[in-house]
Amino acid sequence: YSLFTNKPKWTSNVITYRIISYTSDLPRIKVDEIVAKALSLWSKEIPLSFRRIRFGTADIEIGFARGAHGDFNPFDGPGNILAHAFPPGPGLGGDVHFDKDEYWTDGSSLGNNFLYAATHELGHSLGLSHSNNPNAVMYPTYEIADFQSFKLARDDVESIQELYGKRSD
Ligand SMILES: CC(C)C[C@H](CS(C)(=N)=N)C(=O)N[C@H]1Cc2cn(c3ccccc23)CCCCCCNC1=O
Ligand SMILES: [Ca+2]
Ligand SMILES: [Zn+2]
Ligand SMILES: [Zn+2]
Repeated sequence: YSLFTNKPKWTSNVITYRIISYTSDLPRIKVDEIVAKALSLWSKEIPLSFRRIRFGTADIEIGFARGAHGDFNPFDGPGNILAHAFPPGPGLGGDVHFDKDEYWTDGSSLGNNFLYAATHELGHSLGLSHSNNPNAVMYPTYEIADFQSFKLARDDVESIQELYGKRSD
């Protein structure tokens, strides 16, 4: 695995997140659930917890956008780049953007598995960069073997714990 050069990480142990916009591919409640699930996959390994806020500025702001959307990484239409996220920091730091031009699914059908992508992106939001282990969620390309029971690879757990330490309880 690999971390960002200056190893940016969140310093507080409660991180707020807010879902700003949604996709028409999935019900809102499903997007909320999947984001919470992706966060829990990471937080169960480290002494960090997440709190959802519905208004105001959150540390991690999550949304869907297509094409140019206000940061220097315009999306590219269907396929290719599926999403991007910023390493921990103020403002855009930690934010996650999903390409609205993708077809997002909850694992019940083909298309891009939203839980997998959310877990990958939130890994970036926490300070992880890419792994060269094809089984790792932090592998650069979207290659999910099994929709139903995908989980963090040991490589992912090692990298996040290297950054934040192990969860003690
Ligand atoms: C891991 C994701 C959830 C997030 C990453 C983006 S990021 C910033 N968060 N690391 C992603 O979108 N990776 C591309 C990488 C990629 C694969 N190809 C590409 C063709 C063109 C451009 C990019 C790609 C080959 C064709 C397949 C295109 C569909 C799948 N796309 C990918 O796997
Ligand atoms: Ca795209
Ligand atoms: Zn963006
Ligand atoms: Zn990535």
